[in-house]
Amino acid sequence: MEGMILVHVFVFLVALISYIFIRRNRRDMAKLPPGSLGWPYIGETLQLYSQDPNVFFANKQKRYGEIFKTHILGCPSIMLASPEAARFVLVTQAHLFKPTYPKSKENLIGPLALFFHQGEYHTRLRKLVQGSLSLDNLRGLVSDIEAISVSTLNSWTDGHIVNTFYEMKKILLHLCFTLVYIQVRVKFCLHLYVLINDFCWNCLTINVLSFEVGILAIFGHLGTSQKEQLKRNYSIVDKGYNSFPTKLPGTPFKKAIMARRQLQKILSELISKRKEKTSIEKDLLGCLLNSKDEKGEILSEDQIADNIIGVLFAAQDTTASAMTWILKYLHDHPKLLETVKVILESLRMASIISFTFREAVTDVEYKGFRIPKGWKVMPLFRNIHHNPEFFPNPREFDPSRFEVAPKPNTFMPFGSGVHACPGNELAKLEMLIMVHHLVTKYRWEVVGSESRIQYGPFPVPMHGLPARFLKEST
Ligand code: HEM
Repeated sequence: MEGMILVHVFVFLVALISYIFIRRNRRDMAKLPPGSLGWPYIGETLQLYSQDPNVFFANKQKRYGEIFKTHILGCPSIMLASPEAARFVLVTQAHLFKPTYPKSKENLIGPLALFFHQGEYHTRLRKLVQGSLSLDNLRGLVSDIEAISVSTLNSWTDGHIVNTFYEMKKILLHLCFTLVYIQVRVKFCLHLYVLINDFCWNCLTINVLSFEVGILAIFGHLGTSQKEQLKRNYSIVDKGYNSFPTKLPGTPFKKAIMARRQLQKILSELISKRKEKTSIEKDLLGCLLNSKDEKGEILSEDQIADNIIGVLFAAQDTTASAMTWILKYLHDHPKLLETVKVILESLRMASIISFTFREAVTDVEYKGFRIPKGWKVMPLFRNIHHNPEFFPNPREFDPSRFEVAPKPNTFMPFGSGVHACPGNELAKLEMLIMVHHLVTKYRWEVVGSESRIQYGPFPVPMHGLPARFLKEST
C-alpha cells in the first residue's frame, strides 16, 4: 500500500515538474515580434523623427504585420495594429499593462492625476470624473456651450483671417473653466511627439473677454490680480509642456514648473474658499471635494489639484484639434451636412490620439509572441482606423461609411477599457453644437492651399487652418 502511494506521489511530481518545465520552455521559446531595434540606445528614434510618425508606423506595419517591435526614445517597444491586440492590452488583460508617461510630463500635470494610475485609486478618481461629466450634468451646460460658440463665431466674421485651431482652443478654455473651476491648460501629450513638435505655441494669448466671462462663471468676482495671475501662469505652463525638459533657468520648461507651482497656490486658495461654502456643487471640484472612500477618507488638496489640471489637460487640445479637422473636412466637402456622421468620419480620418502607451508589468505572451516585462506597448489607433480591411478606401473622407456601425474594436477615437475617455460625451456635445451653428449660419473659406499636418502634439492642419468666416445674411 505504502509503495503504491509512493509511486503515485512520484508520478504526480514527475508530471508537475514536466508541466512547469514545458510551460517555462514554451514561454522562453516564445519569440519577440518581428521588427528592428535599430542602433544601440537610440534605436529607431531618428527614423521616427525624420518623417511623419504615421508614415513610420504604417511602413512598419506593411513590412512586419500587425505586431512588431521597435526601440524609440530609449524604450524597447511593441506596436500593436490590430483591433484584437488593442482590446487585449486595453480591455481584457488591462491589468498586465500600466499607463506610462515621461516623468517630466507627469510632474508638470501632477503625478496624482488619474491617468498615471491603475487599480483602486484610478477607479475612485475615474468615478468622480465620470460623474462630473455625466449626461445629466452636461445637459445643464448646453446653453453655456451655445452662447460661447455663437459669440466666438460672431467674433470671427469681421473679415480677418482666423487661426481656427487657436480660436477653438479659446472656446474650450472657456468651457473648461465653466466645467471644472480651474485655470490651467496643459496639453494631453503622447510623448513620442514631444520632440517632433515645432509648432509655435507663442500665439497663445488667452482672449481677455472670454477669460473674464469664464472666471466670472466659475468663481464669481475674483480680484483683478488673481485673474491676471491665473492667465499668466496658465499660458506659461502651456508653452513649457512640450519643450525640452531641462531645469536650466530661463528655459520654457523651468518656467512652466514655476508657473505650475503658482497655479497650485491659486488653486489652493480657491479650494479653501469653496470649502467655506455650505452648498454642494455638482461640478468636478464639488465631486472631488465631497468624495469619501469606504474608510471615510477625503481626497487631499494635491489629489484634487492634480486631477483638475489633468482633466483640463486631457480635454482641451484634443477637442480643439478635432473641431479644426471637422471644419476642414466640411470646407472640402460642402455638401456633407449630416453632422453626426461628419464628426465620426473626422475623428476616424484625423485619429487625434494616434496611439496610446502602456508598459508590460510582467512578461506577457500574445499570439505566440513575447512582450517582455518593462517594454512599452502601443496600440496604434490610427493604423486600425486606416486599415482598408475595416474602412475601405481609408484615405477618402466618406461619412456615409458610418451608416453601418463599424466592426467591434475597429473604431476607438476615445480609446477603450478602463482608461477610455470619460469626456467623450462632452467632446461630442461641443462638436455638435459648434458644427450646427457653423453650417446653419456661417460660411467660411480656408486661406491658402496648405495640405500638410503639424503635430502639437495632436495632428492639426498646418498653421492651425487659417480661414475667413462670413455670417450668412438671414
Ligand atoms: C475629441 C476630443 C477627445 C478625444 C479624441 C479624446 C481621446 C481620449 C483617449 C483616446 C483617451 C484614452 C487614452 C489612453 O487609453 O491612454 C482619453 C482619456 C481621457 N480623456 Fe479624452 N479625449 C477627448 C476629449 C476629452 C474631454 C473633453 C475630456 C474632459 C472634459 C477628456 C478627459 C479625458 C480623461 C480624464 C482621460 C483619462 C481617463 C483615464 O485615465 O481613466 N477627454 N481621451
